[in-house]
Amino acid sequence: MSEHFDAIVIGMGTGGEAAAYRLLAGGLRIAVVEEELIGGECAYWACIPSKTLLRSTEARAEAERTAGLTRPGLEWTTLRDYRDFMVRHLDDTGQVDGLRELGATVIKGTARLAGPGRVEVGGRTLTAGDVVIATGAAPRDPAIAGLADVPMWTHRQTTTLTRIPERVTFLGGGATGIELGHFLARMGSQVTIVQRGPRLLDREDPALGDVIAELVAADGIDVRTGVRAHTVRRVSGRSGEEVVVELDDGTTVDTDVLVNATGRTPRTASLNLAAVGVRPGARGHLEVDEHCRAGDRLWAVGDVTGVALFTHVATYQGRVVADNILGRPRVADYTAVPRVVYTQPEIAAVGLTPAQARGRGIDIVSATLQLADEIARPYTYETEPQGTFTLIADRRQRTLVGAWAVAPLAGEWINTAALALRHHLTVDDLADAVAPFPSYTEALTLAADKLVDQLRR
Ligand SMILES: Cc1cc2nc3c(=O)[nH]c(=O)nc-3n(C[C@H](O)[C@H](O)[C@H](O)COP(=O)(O)OP(=O)(O)OC[C@H]3O[C@@H](n4cnc5c(N)ncnc54)[C@H](O)[C@@H]3O)c2cc1C
Ligand SMILES: NC(=O)c1ccc[n+]([C@@H]2O[C@H](COP(=O)([O-])OP(=O)(O)OC[C@H]3O[C@@H](n4cnc5c(N)ncnc54)[C@H](O)[C@@H]3O)[C@@H](O)[C@H]2O)c1
Repeated sequence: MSEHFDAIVIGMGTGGEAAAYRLLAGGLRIAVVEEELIGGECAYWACIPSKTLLRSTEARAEAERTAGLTRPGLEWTTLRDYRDFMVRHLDDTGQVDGLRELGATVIKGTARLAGPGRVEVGGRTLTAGDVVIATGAAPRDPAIAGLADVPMWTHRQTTTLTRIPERVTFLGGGATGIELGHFLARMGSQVTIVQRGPRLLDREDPALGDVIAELVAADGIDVRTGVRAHTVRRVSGRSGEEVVVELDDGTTVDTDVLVNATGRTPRTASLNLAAVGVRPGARGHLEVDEHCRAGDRLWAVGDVTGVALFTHVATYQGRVVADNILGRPRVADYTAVPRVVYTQPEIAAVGLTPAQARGRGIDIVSATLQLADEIARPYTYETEPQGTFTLIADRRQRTLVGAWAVAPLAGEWINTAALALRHHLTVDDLADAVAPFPSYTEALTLAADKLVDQLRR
């Protein structure tokens, strides 16, 4: 016998949760299915533990750059316990109870599609008007010889670590490798990042890559760019078992811990998509339209859509889908989604890179500020001020095209640029804004002012 609901949500990470809570608030009868923990990757193994760990190393280094302060101690065991508290000791009882109190049917298990509006899980058959797929993404297989014989961590073992390893090597120099490498280097590990691409964070502006290279070099991280690991093997070393990573430039890296940070693949294998006549796209993702619709009354949100692998995008799509199901038609607009890497200082970007803009035929104009030379906040903030900000605009339209910053709190104040970009404000609008003094936000007004000047010439 089947159980009927208004909607079923498969996967209860950030995207699934956002959809589920909104559907419940809209008065629908829903079932949610989760095979691990309600809250998903972000809450237990990704954003939350990584940002919690990074904050302590950031605050310690900030003290060293603040007049009159000296380097505070950092007790690993206390930080570790706080991290465990922040990830709820990998226990989702509170989330399960909370959802049940709101009226949701919560089922733990792996969901499988059995036809349109039909889902099977643990011997139960559920039916619903609408089905939302929010199954996230899993670490990509880096396809390196010898991997089966070598212990390899993912971000999960790294963010839940209990002991700081002596030597750690990350395969992949994206946000995961940079953030976790930055943390471990500051905790005393000898860190190597092996990056196949030409530079770290290689989807961003090359100029930003140069600033990041300096930042990680200051941490003593050994960065190998433009190389691929082709073989790994386990050997007996000075401190017991160790791993040797062979790179295609002929060099090797000896390490105690190897971490796969080579990217993530949408998780669809367990879903039996064929039952609803849907085939994953070329990157293994679930293709969605502008309403986040993947089929007839079938919806998808979050990493599984491959749109942009961020928690804020998963949340946004979850809300869009819930509104559509609730009969409030809504289109997803991904203009100006901020991208932040939580190093110290933070790396933040929004909109297009100059190359992407030119690729779209946009004639661009840009202004770059070394913040300490231009605004007051950096010197009041730290004794060795740092920070770079670039604003890119469309010469003809005078609207913003993109922005990036490597500066304290950049993840906060980049959002002003994001809002301006999303709502098509012109450089004249931004130059006319009144920013608080002293603040990093002033950089926006100043950069816009410089662009207005350039456009006059
Ligand atoms: C180290 C790291 C740090 C990150 N930091 C940030 C950050 O600071 N800010 C940011 O915006 N993003 C960050 N991200 C990205 C962010 O974690 C993801 O974008 C986000 O978690 C995606 O949410 P989701 O709901 O799509 O998927 P998930 O959180 O992966 O949830 C999917 C859920 O579906 C379940 N599931 C899968 N298949 C089935 C099935 N068949 N049946 C039942 N359940 C199923 C899974 O168990 C999982 O709980 C980080 C990622 C990593 C790896
Ligand atoms: N602060 C944040 O918002 C945050 C933090 C971490 C991760 N994330 C998100 O999670 C997703 C996954 O991040 P990620 O950093 O794991 O992946 P990624 O895809 O962003 O970066 C992986 C990097 O690994 C490199 N690579 C791939 N195969 C390789 C190989 N065999 N050897 C060496 N290098 C190789 C690629 O060139 C790429 O630059 C991203 O979309 C990211 O935005 C976000």
